[in-house]
Amino acid sequence: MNLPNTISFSRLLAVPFLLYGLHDPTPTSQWICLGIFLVAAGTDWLDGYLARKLNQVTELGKFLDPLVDKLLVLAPLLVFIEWNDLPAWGVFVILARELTIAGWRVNSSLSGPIAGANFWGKLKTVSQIVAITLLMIPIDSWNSIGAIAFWVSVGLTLISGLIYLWPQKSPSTSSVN
Ligand SMILES: O=P(O)(O)OC[C@H](O)CO
Repeated sequence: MNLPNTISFSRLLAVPFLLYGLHDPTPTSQWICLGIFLVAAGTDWLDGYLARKLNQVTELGKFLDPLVDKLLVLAPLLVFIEWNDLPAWGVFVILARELTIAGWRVNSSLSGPIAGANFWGKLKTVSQIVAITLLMIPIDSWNSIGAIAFWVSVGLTLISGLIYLWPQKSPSTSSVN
């Protein structure tokens, strides 16, 4: 457990605060939870930056970082179902993709190095964070934009999952002659 992985893992601390603070929310508790969420989401950038800067990219980190992101994102999304702000099936699509890719990552690690997050996975996570931020702001007009942002993130979540799963040609089969 190096520093970047400890930061990734500590992101999980935000989850119980979010689940507690957003249950029966007041505008104040929503603003506080939004602050907690954004600090936690910010560590997603920080751990990756430190891992590269300190040359501490590890197999554990490549698995832990996306896994913790998934839990951090799914906690508020489930609360938004509780608030009747999102339909369960939309969140289910995200949950199904995230479970699938986590399982795929474990499975692919059996035959080689763990596949870290790619550009599309990172873009997907950013889109989820933007949507959650807009939905958590206790102002109706922002929530309406957040609902649109949520569906954009559902689309990106599906597309990024398919990109991971799309069969890659190995160099030996893709080269001609
Ligand atoms: O789509 P994944 O599973 O690669 O996750 C991407 C990470 O959350 C980016 O930090």
